[in-house]
Parts: sequence; structure tokens; C-alpha cells
Amino acid sequence: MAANIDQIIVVSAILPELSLNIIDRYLVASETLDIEPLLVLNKTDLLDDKARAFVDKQMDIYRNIGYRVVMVSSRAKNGMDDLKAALTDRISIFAGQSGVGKSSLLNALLGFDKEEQVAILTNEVSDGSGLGQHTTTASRLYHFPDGGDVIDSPGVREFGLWHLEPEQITRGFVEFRAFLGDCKFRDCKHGSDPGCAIREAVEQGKINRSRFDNYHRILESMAQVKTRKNFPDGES
Ligand SMILES: Nc1nc2c(ncn2[C@@H]2O[C@H](COP(=O)(O)OP(=O)(O)OP(=O)(O)O)[C@@H](O)[C@H]2O)c(=O)[nH]1
Ligand SMILES: [Zn+2]
Repeated sequence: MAANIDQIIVVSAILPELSLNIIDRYLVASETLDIEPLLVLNKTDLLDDKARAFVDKQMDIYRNIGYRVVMVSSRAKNGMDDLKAALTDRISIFAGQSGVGKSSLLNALLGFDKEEQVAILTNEVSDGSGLGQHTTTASRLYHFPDGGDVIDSPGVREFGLWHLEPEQITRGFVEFRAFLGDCKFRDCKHGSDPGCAIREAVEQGKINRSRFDNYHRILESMAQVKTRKNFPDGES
């Protein structure tokens, strides 16, 4: 599947919440799959000047490490030309937390009418798992009227990192790579280890602290999942 996909459209929005931790998770997944991500911030119609400046600054964290960012509103139809341009001639998949507006964006981009929207919704409900592991629903390929394609399958919209090794998580933070060989100890965990080049880069402002914090949060949450798997209590 991954072989056909050119880019992962990572959709986020200020509502339900703007979570950089979740963005970082999708970026790690994209980097591990070696598929270029595009960050799309939807619902810009909800931002006043102050909120917009705040969100823009958060997105700078990602622009500064080479990621593309597009700000849109599927409701107010702002920024949609930028998004269309990024989708042209490429096969994309849309990913992101529930409620950020993936369906709204796809419907707007595909020019779907109400009846077709109903068909897609029905398709989604039949999935149920949300994890993509037991998905029987077939993926569909849609053509955007202005060029480009999207592969849509409920299963690939929200994917997890649980199957990754800690080293893959580390490599998934692209701006860490330049420093990785410089840690004093080869098995450095990039925490409070002495001579950690990653932590030093954070202290020198070369790596953003929020990315560093999220890196450790992701590792911690994975360690917890692994513990639960090794010591199952009851059914789960
Ligand atoms: N204000 C505002 N609301 C939006 C915008 N786009 C979508 N919404 C609303 O956000 C809610 C969620 O939109 P969906 O398109 O269903 O979100 P989704 O990401 O597909 O959610 P799941 O299907 O649960 O994965 C709906 O109430 C939409 O009307 C936008 O640009 N601005
Ligand atoms: Zn280190």
C-alpha cells in the first residue's frame, strides 16, 4: 500500500484541540514509512488575530525543520487553492484526529454532493475498529477535479506507532539526526544522560523543546503499551 502513496496529509485544527504531540506522532509515522507529510491546519475561520499569531508560531516549529504547512478553512473556503496545488499530480492519504475536518476537506475538494457524502459516511460506520487492523472496508481512490488523487480508507486515517522500535522513533524526529552520532554514550537515551548531544542542542535552542518533550512522551506511552502487552490483565 505504502508504495503508491506520495504524501500523507496530516490534518489538525484548533478545535477539538491543537495537539503538537499528535502532530509529532503522525510525523514519526510518515518518516518511518518514508512518505512525505504535509501539515494542514484546518478551521482557520475560528482564529482571531491573536489566536492566528499563536498558531502560526506553533507551525513555525515545523516550517523551521523543513515541513510544508498549509492553513485552511474548509468551511470559509480559505487557503483551499494552496491545498489543491499541493495535491495536484500526487496520490495522498488524509490522516488526523477525529473531528479535525478530514471528511469536510475531502468533500469540499472532491466536490461531492450530499448523496455521495451519505454513501461515504455509511461506509465509515461499517468499519468500527478505527485502528485499521481488522478493517474489511476497501480503500477507495478518488480523483480530485483539479488534479491529484486521494486514497481513502477509514483504517488508514488514524494509525498508531505501537509497532515501532525506540530507535525508529528517534530517527522519526528529523532534526535530531544531525546530532545523533555526537552523544557521549552509544546507548544514550537522550534524557538526562551525560554528554547527550540532543539535549545540548535543545539547551542551545537548536532543537525545539516541545519536539524534545513530545519525543520522550511518545517513548513513554509506547513503553506503557508494551508493558500492558507483556502482562495482560484479564481480557485486554
Ligand atoms: N469552524 C469550522 N468547522 C469545521 C471546519 N471543517 C470542519 N468543521 C466541523 O468540524 C466537525 C468535524 O468535521 P469532520 O469533517 O467530520 O471531521 P473528521 O476529521 O472527518 O472526523 P472523523 O470522521 O471523526 O475522523 C464538523 O462539525 C464540521 O462541520 C472548518 O473549516 N471550520
Ligand atoms: Zn543523547
